[in-house]
Amino acid sequence: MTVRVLISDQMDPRAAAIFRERGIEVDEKPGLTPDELKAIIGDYDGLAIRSATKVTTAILEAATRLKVIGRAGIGVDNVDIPAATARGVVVMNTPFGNSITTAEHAIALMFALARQLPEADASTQAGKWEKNRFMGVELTGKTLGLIGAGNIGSIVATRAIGLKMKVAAFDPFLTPERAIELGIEKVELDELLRRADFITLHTPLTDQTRNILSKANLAKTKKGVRIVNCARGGLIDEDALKAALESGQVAGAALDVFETEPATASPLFGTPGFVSTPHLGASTSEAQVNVAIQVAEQMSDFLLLGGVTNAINMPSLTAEEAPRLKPYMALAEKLGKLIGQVLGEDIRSVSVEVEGAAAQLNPKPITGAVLAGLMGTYSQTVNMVNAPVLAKERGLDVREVRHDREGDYHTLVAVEAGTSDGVRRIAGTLFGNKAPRLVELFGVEIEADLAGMMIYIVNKDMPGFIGKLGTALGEAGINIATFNLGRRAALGEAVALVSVDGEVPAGVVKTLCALDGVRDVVPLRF
Ligand SMILES: NC(=O)C1=CN([C@@H]2O[C@H](COP(=O)(O)OP(=O)(O)OC[C@H]3O[C@@H](n4cnc5c(N)ncnc54)[C@H](O)[C@@H]3O)[C@@H](O)[C@H]2O)C=CC1
Ligand SMILES: O=C(O)C(=O)COP(=O)(O)O
Repeated sequence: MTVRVLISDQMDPRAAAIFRERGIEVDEKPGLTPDELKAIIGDYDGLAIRSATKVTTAILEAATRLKVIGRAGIGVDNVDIPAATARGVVVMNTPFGNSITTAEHAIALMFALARQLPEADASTQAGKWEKNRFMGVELTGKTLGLIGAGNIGSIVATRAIGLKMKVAAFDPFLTPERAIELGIEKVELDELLRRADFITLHTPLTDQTRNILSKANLAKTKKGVRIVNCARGGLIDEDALKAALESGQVAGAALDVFETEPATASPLFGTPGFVSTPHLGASTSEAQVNVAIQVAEQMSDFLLLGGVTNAINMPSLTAEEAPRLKPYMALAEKLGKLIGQVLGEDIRSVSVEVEGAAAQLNPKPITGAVLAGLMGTYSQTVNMVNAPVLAKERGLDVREVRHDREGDYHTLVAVEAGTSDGVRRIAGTLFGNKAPRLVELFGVEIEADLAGMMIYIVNKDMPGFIGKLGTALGEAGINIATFNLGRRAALGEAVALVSVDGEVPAGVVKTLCALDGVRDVVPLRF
């Protein structure tokens, strides 16, 4: 089937060109209303966006074919990530492509405030030549308070140090070593507010950062502070900021981002000392080329090869790793399906163990595939993206174990499930490095290709049983494709995995259960 991507925001044409070069059909429709987007999103496997498209639950519900959302930029607050994850849609961004550009915009706004450039420009072009009205301040020697010292904050810090500013940063996740490396001082928020001549914000909008410059915190700032927000609206209380500008507590404020966007009206407009730009932080030709190329490459790698880069809701998997991992993920998913269908609700913990060649690979996708298979027992819409979340919701304790030991197989993936009956283990290998095969089933050596419709039967090993089983299936009109047997000991407990050509109705399961010596019968679907 043709792979189709929709670009729903203004994006450099290189993104569309890359999709086309890689054989993906692409439509460019920036500026759709939510209803228009909802009406067509069902036709697409991928959605490439910037900040204008809001990917809400309603959009995701209509996105029946969607596999990936690619954000050509950093912030993904316009995407309902939990809803996307729940529907198994990967969300990826381009975390570095526009950082320099955005840091430069923050520095530009800092200069704009220091020298009142927008007001001076407007006055001069109005023919006023007000040379004595616009007295500025120098940046040299001033203290810049950074709230958030991640990618963009760090770049702002290095530029500010180049401008001979002192930099103090509040960021709970900034390590002392990184602060030394950057040549900045790590401080608490109150100290930053007390000491900073300029404050710039560079955090995402979270429950912790929302309103971080609240009315109370603005009151703690050094009188005459100048504030720049190029990160996200909602970090500053806009009403309190207006009051602080009017009282002179804040000498200047420059906002590139607003609580409500597009911000076509704001109480801040017209306030003396207020400067604004319409979310232009990432808007340079360089940054837009970077993010467009990156998002298109990442989305194409995912849609065509299964490679996962910069995903917010899934572990990474390079496009080079993906083909090597593919047969392992198929094996892992089959093992997950088998153990989930046989043990069902009784599973409390899962340990995914790899040895031999499998131990040399990235274990996350293998575990993800086991969970996808296992959780698929409970829900039809499970995949690698939402399976770990669903497993967590069900309270499953998940572990990964990598063994260095040499085993009987050149490569092995085992799944151990903790149940009320103790730990139950199954394992599989790859024949010829590509064909998944079950090799161990609850302590019994057995070899089976887990595919199509199967029946799992546990019985007492005794002469004539297989004949009776074959007759019962034959009488029910069920054709046997393959028969895989194993047993713990002669005349002990035996296990059969029977591959059949059609559905196994409940009535047939009941008939099989009634056969002499049968202990368990579970119809399986792979
Ligand atoms: N105006 C624009 O056009 C653009 C805005 N942005 C925005 O800039 C922001 C920063 O982006 P990056 O630096 O790339 O992100 P990042 O993830 O590299 O850095 C964010 C930093 O914030 C810190 N942080 C998190 N919670 C915090 C808290 N409660 N208090 C203080 N610090 C906290 C983190 O530890 C991290 O170091 C994002 O919100 C992003 O969406 C990014 C690009 C363009
Ligand atoms: O990358 C980000 O976080 C941005 O805010 C940039 O937004 P934009 O792509 O310019 O709409």
